[in-house]
Amino acid sequence: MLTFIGLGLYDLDDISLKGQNAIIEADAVFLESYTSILTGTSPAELEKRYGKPIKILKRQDVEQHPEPILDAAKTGKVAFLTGGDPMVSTTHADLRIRAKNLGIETRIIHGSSIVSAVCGLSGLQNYRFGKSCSIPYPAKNWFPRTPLDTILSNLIQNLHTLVYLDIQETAFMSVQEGIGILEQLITGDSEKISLYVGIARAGSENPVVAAGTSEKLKDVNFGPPLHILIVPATLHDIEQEYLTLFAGYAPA
Ligand SMILES: C[S@@+](CC[C@H](N)C(=O)[O-])C[C@H]1O[C@@H](n2cnc3c(N)ncnc32)[C@H](O)[C@@H]1O
Repeated sequence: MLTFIGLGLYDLDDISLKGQNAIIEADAVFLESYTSILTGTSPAELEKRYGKPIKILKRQDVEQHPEPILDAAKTGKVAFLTGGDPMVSTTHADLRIRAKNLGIETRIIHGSSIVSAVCGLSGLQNYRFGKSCSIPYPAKNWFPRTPLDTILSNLIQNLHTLVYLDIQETAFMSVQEGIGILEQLITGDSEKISLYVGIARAGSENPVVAAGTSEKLKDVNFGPPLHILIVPATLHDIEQEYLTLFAGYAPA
């Protein structure tokens, strides 16, 4: 049995009781560490809480060489842990398909996800979001325009855009870095972005939520990771009031 378990957003206590019990009952536990992480805890604390070893997986361990996970699930109970919800903005559908094709039983225990958390923190309505995008750290000769194109296409349709910020082994992109990259991609007035919402540490006791122009958000101290960005479309009245009250938005 292969059980996909969402750990939720921030620390050890975000997991559901069902998820907790599945880890307690598991013969082997794997933690996927590249699509999201819980910055309010650590793998060592997870091991301590459950009193069992947890094998940390990189992207290639899941996408290219998942055999150890699948072999363990053929004969025993395997818990596959992911930050957030295991099937939201991840590629783990592929692992579930592989397991099914091998005759391995699977199930999903859902977790709170950044995708729904941003709606509560910003007040932006979930049904008004268009396609989401990610900003990767630029590399030598690689500075993709895709995130800006997605945002502009959503704005034309009057839809909000959720912008995931890159996570690397030792670097977590900040709201300011993300905005800086988008502003470098903008080539003229027609591409200008007038409003951003930055969110830090959703799920923690002290998330930071701030709305404003790129200039205004430069001066906001968002604090430690993880961070995420939203580019809102035209605001509905309630959305505007919510951002004013909870994100320091000052309409022009
Ligand atoms: C690729 S998504 C994976 C989403 C995850 N499966 C979920 O359901 O929450 C990860 C990105 O979402 C954002 N993110 C995830 N958790 C966050 C949190 N607690 N606070 C702020 N941003 C977060 C970061 O930008 C991070 O790079």
